[in-house]
Amino acid sequence: MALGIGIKISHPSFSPQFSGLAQSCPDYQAEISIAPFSGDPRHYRFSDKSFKGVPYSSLKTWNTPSTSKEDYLKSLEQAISQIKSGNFEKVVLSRRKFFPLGKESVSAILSTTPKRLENKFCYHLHLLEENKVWIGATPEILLSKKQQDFLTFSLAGTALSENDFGPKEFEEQEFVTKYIIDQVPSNSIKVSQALPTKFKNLFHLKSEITWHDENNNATYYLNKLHPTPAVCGIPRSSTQAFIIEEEQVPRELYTGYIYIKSLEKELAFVNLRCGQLFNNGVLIYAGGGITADSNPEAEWQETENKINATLIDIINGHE
Ligand SMILES: C=C(O[C@@H]1C=C(C(=O)O)C=C[C@H]1O)C(=O)O
Repeated sequence: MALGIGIKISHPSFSPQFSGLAQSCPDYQAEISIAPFSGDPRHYRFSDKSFKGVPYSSLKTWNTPSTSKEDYLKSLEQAISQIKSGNFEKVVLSRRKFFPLGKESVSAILSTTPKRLENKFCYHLHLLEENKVWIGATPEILLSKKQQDFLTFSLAGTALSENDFGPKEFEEQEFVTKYIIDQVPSNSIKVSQALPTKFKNLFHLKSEITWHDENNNATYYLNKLHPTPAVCGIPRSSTQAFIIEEEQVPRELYTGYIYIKSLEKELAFVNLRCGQLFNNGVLIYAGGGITADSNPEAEWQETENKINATLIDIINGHE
């Protein structure tokens, strides 16, 4: 089989819903690019604008345990001690949790289309040669480009109510905003005030950052921005190395990005609130930003909340 992907998408920019098969292509021809957390993006071009889904029989079985609370808390302590020693300012640590599902539920997810959920980018992605299926509903825009106008989100800090944001959350979101501003040397940059924004049952602090650039394309900014401190840390390269070492099992596409070129615009989403589907269940990933003021127990609970929100979107978000 040629190198390729099958993808089904639901998002207001891809109306009403969209599915297709795409083949590997050189980057300058790409209509879709998929980047892992760490490593180079892969580029694809549509070959067929219809993709029904994958057969249940092609999926592998998951048989590795979820991240234990003990291991996650230990990693959080390591991260906090690196921050207190002055090596990092912020780092995002993640974990994985497996939810068993019966054959009917897995088959139903595979054969349906993701529902449109608010402004989230809802997708199924089948990596054909690896026989891996990723599924998610992410609220986070990494880059939007319409003509020469660009937009990105600085999205970080999590709470269950809009009144629960304190200095820790504002600080962790501010790290992301500062990093983005450093990557975008443009006189036209505009940064909106950080405000609590509701994404179903969770609130995040969000600023929208916009700029105009006649000279650079989306690829240029994707390379500069990814991975932002919303999913990695500051400084970028040493926190990325720390994450790879501490988390032990690669994140693969979690906290990577999915870029799609439509007729009117180019859009890239951070691949969050997602999971990998197996023939016996779904493996969900979630993380949170750690700063000097992090409380490990609260960080664990934050990832529980994100995992539960993702599970609801994945299980109910089909039609
Ligand atoms: C890393 C995740 O989310 C990111 C981290 C956040 C945080 O640290 O509060 C909030 C939103 C996202 O930018 C995730 O959902 O797994």
